[in-house]
Formats: sequence, structure tokens, C-alpha cells
Amino acid sequence: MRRALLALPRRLTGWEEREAYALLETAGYTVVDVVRYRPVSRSRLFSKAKLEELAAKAEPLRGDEDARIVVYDELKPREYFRVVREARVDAIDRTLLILEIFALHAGSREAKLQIELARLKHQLPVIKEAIRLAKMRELPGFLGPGGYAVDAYYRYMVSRIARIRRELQELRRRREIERAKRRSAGLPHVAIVGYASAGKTTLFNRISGEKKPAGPEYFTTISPKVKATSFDGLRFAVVDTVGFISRIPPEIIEAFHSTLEEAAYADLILYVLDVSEDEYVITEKLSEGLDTLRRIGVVDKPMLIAANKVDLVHDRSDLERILGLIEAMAESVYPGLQGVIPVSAATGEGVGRLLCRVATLLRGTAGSTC
Ligand SMILES: Nc1nc2c(ncn2[C@@H]2O[C@H](COP(=O)(O)OP(=O)(O)OP(=O)(O)O)[C@@H](O)[C@H]2O)c(=O)[nH]1
Ligand SMILES: [Mg+2]
Repeated sequence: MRRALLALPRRLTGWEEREAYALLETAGYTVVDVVRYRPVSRSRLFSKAKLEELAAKAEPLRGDEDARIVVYDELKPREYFRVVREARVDAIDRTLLILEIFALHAGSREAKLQIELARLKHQLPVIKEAIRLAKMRELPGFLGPGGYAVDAYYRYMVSRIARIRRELQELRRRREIERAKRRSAGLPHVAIVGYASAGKTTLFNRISGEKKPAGPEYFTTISPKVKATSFDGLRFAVVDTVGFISRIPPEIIEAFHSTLEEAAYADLILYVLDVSEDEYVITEKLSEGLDTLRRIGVVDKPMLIAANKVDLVHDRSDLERILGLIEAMAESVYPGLQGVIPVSAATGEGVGRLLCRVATLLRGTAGSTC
């Protein structure tokens, strides 16, 4: 495990803070100390005093190449250099933390390239700032003398970004051809979406008979998985996608466009929601998720909500109330909602009924019995 000093903004809610710790753990960090702060302004996160506190707490990490200060926020280049110069420990922000996790799980060439692209785009302004500082002689010795090395690195990054973009375009074109082939074979598409760790892959495996990895960590699934399957004589393709998290950084939204894009092309959205969590968390995650979908252009496509992990909810009247709440909330913001169905992807409870509803909606027949 790598050691981390965590800098947490005070505005986070309880579950967002738990999400922060979960992400750090998934990325392989042990948090050795925490600094809480209120940003001074949009561009400046830390006051002078806060910076000194950060540096003091980072002291034990000095000299440890793997250790990081993790600023759970957006770290602007100037602020990055302030932190690193004061604390003398390298720092990453929330976006880079998420990219580190993505890198751990990226299997396909496309996923790897997308992560590299997102990382390069994130680093570019930092390198620009390094060039500026080197020219002002404020950053002696950074990446070699005189800033020439930095200049060369900057040019390398720009050309690498262009190369990756071209290769990604080619991969995307191939994916479109694949998608078109599946379509001409007449297969309707069902995209499974939802928050990280909601149980999307577990449901995908159960529906498709696949054995893709599922687990309690965040972002077990990075690139989309497609499998043709059938229910009640109807063949369809089911697609597993990357999970949502709160406030997805814009770099990642773009980089993972192709994964989420599957949802935009699907005939039906299966939104997996973990209903074993606190009521407040469930509704927050639902509205965040619907927001993310809206941003990729999914606004009124038919959607079923799979209220998952009902095996963990023991009080049935509690469950009824939560299901009602989810339905009311989703209906008020998402016109395409076709129902909320309680399931357990783990035990299989309710999955038959869910598939019956899926088949009915895909066939477009009215008056179904499920
Ligand atoms: N008790 C219970 N656990 C479940 C159920 N469905 C999934 N899980 C567990 O929840 C965890 C997350 O499941 P995944 O299927 O990996 O979730 P995911 O949504 O694909 O997660 P990411 O790919 O990381 O976004 C795993 O530990 C599963 O075993 C369920 O119905 N009941
Ligand atoms: Mg998954």
C-alpha cells in the first residue's frame, strides 16, 4: 500500500467523504493523515496557514517516492506547484486519483488510450505552468536545467495527444461498425447503467450467463462488455458499462464517452440502483446518475430501474416505501421511466420479472402480465 496524506474539502457530505476513502483504498493508498480545508477562492484552495499545516503533516512522507498528497478537489497548476514546493511531496487531485483507478482496471487498448489521453490533457496545463515558472527562474532544476527539457516534453505531449486522438477515432469507427452489424442482425440493445458498485456486472452476468469480474471495489468495469442473450424467444444484446460516481470530472466524461455512449445508442436503459443503502444516499445517487445520463444525451429513452440488493433489505414495508420514493423521484425528472422492479442480482430474485418487462418493452407489445 502507498501512503497518502488526504486533503478533504469541508463541503463534502458524509457519503461523499466515504466515497473519497473508498476511492483511495481502491487506488491502493493508506491514508496516514487528513487535512480539512475550505477553499480560499476558485483558483486558490489553501491559505498560507493551511499550506503550512499540509507541509507539516506531509513531513513523514518526504523522500518516499510512492507517497502522495491527495487533494480531493480540482488542483489548478499554480496551486499544485504551491503544494509541492511547500510540502516537498508529490500531489495528485481527484481526477488523477480516479484515472489511477481506471488504469488499474483498463483491459482493452481503447480504455488504455482513453486513460492516457485524459491524463495527458490533465497534465498539459501543469507543464505549461512549469515552463512559465522555469522561465521566471522560479522553479530551478524542475525536469532538467533551463526549462528546455520541459519545453521538449510539452511538445512531445501535444503530438502524443494528436496520435491518441487519431487512434481512438479509428477504434470508435470500428466499434460503430460492430454496433451497426449487431443492429442489422436485428438485435435490440439493453444498456445496464448505474452507480459504481451498484451490482451492474452481477446483473449482466446473471442475464447473459457471463462470468465477468464483479467486486466491492469501485470501477471494476471500465470498458463496455456486450453479450447477446435471449429471453422468452426474444434475442437481444446486453451491455455492461462503467459506473457513475458523484461529480464525474469533465476530462473523464469525455474520455469515457465511448463507454457511456453505449447507453445513448441503446433501445432500453436498465438503471441499477443499490437499495440496501440509506434512503438519502439512494436518492442522491439516483438524481446524480440521471444527471450524468442527461449529459450524454439520454433524456427520454425507455428505462427500467432495477432496485437491486433487495436480499439485504429485511423490512418489507421499508422496501415498499423506498420503491415508491424511487418511482416518484425518477418519474418527476425522467419522462421515459417504465417502472421500478425489485431484484437481487446475487440471488436471482425478481430477475425473471425484470427480463419479462425488458422483453415486453423491446417487443413493444401492450398488456403484458409482468
Ligand atoms: N447482497 C448483494 N450483493 C450484491 C448484489 N448485486 C451485487 N452485489 C455485490 O455488490 C458488489 C458490486 O457488484 P458489481 O456487480 O461488481 O457492481 P458494478 O456495478 O458492476 O460495479 P463497478 O463495475 O465497479 O461499477 C459485489 O461485491 C457484488 O457481489 C445483490 O443483489 N445482493
Ligand atoms: Mg462492473
